[in-house]
Amino acid sequence: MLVRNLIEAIDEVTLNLQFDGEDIVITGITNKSTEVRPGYLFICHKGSRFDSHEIASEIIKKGASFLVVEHPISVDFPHVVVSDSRLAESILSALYYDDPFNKLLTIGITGTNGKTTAAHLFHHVLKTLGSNGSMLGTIYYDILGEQKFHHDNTTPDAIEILKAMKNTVDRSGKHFVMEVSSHSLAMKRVESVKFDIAALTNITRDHLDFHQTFDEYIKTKLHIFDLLKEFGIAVVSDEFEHIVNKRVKKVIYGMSENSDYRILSAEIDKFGTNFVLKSRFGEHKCSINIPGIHNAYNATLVIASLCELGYDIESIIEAIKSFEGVEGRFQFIREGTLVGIDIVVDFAHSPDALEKTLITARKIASGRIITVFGAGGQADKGKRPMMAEVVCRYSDVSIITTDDPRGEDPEEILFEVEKGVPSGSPYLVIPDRKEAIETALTLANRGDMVIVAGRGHEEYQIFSDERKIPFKDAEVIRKILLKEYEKEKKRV
Ligand SMILES: CC(=O)N[C@H]1[C@@H](OP(=O)(O)OP(=O)(O)OC[C@H]2O[C@@H](n3ccc(=O)[nH]c3=O)[C@H](O)[C@@H]2O)O[C@H](CO)[C@@H](O)[C@@H]1O[C@H](C)C(=O)N[C@@H](C)C(=O)N[C@H](CCC(=O)O)C(=O)O
Ligand SMILES: Nc1ncnc2c1ncn2[C@@H]1O[C@H](COP(=O)(O)OP(=O)(O)OP(=O)(O)O)[C@@H](O)[C@H]1O
Repeated sequence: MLVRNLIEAIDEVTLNLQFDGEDIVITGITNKSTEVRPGYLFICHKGSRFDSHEIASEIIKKGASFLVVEHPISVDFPHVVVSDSRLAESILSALYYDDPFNKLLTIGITGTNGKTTAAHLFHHVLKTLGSNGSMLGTIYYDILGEQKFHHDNTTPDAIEILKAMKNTVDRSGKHFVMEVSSHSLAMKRVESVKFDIAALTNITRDHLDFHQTFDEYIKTKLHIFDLLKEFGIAVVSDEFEHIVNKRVKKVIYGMSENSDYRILSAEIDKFGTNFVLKSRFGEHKCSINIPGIHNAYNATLVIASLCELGYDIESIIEAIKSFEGVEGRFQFIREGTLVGIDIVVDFAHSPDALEKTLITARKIASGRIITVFGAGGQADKGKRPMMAEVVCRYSDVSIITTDDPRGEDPEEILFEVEKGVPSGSPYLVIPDRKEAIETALTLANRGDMVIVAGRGHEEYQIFSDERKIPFKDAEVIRKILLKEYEKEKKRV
């Protein structure tokens, strides 16, 4: 592709063009110095940790053909100065990869909680119904089932998104499901993508470190509906329907009367959630193998979306039955049966997610509930006491421990969480996470339920950029249990 054609596309953000119009052929596009190859167009960003304008000479030495920058550079080299290099990146990647979203069924899921669960379920159902495609999300990216890998971002930058879409198109993929984080909407990572379905699960307290105010957070999330294709559909959970005033085709799901896809009744047990769904297709019995009314919502989001796209409701419901759940989302640790305790690992790390998880636990636990939880560092400090309040409201014993301090003083985080404990609530503060889990398992009697919240599938505890410690809740629990189990066997 010629630089000339790419520059034309970013006219709206162009401030100054240093380019004599010669025919420069671009062989690739990147914003990472490690990826630059001869002939590449390089986009400079002033980021949170690094400003790649400062390494412009190094990029040129590596063979880049053209630079997109946000402020003038001191080297004499073809470049364009733009007002917003992240927006420019979005526009350029869509053009470079030939708008691949137009050749795919594209699903974008946003919301504070439930994105990962809904995205995995969506991908599963589409595959079960015979579609081949890709999915990008917090736990892993799955490109046509051929490449599965973890990425640091739930939603990556525009270049990576568009490249993954193009890859999917080139290998005859049909669908592309992606979680759309509020950070990605704010940072224009998805700005050039067009969706067939844009779904909103919910918007509750989180990420205010990044968005500053709740209003700004809502506004950012709702931007997903500006990214719909001409006949695209907004699929919105009933509680949040009133905030979506955009002029889009809107389909509502939930438990309230005004829902197009209405959950009439739901029953929860350890094995999952059974519910009756009423829609213009009649009443249908549905089930999903993860406990929780919130998971009936996640399932209904998928059913509503696919029905609106023309899929047969009964086939969708059947396909959901074979979904095995998502790692770290109300995941029972099987070895708990060895000691007669129900042990659940859950990713809940916001007040609403904790509430949903603990309400579910209350419904299915036969004994007491002991909850181990903590709050992450360098993230929304205001939610810390709120998390403690919710946990204490639903738990018989709450144990506050360390999550990912990410450079913050762990003791300080524990202190801020502890401020939310209502007076009279039984709780402990145990900074070491393994010790906290061990204590919960020791306190638990047969029939009790232990919830280990906050980290779900995560494999490392991040103390700082330099200090990451392997720590996976499920594995730690198993190791503790097996030791206990062996001891118990010796005693008998
Ligand atoms: C604060 C933030 O969002 N940062 C994101 C941002 O990085 P940045 O631009 O600030 O990166 P930087 O390290 O300062 O580097 C600036 C530029 O220099 C380039 N660079 C840098 C170093 C170098 O040696 N060479 C080089 O070329 C970088 O490629 C980049 O273009 O853009 C990067 C590419 O898109 C992201 O990977 C990165 O996400 C970081 C890892 C992150 O943790 N982000 C979080 C806040 C986030 O986005 N989270 C949401 C999910 C939230 C949730 O639901 O929990 C997500 O979607 O992941
Ligand atoms: N629809 C929902 N409404 C409220 N809470 C939910 C919902 N679905 C899941 N949860 C809770 O949120 C936790 C995280 O779920 P999930 O990973 O699906 O959400 P997410 O939006 O991807 O989260 P994150 O943005 O933190 O990665 C679950 O473990 C559960 O506690």
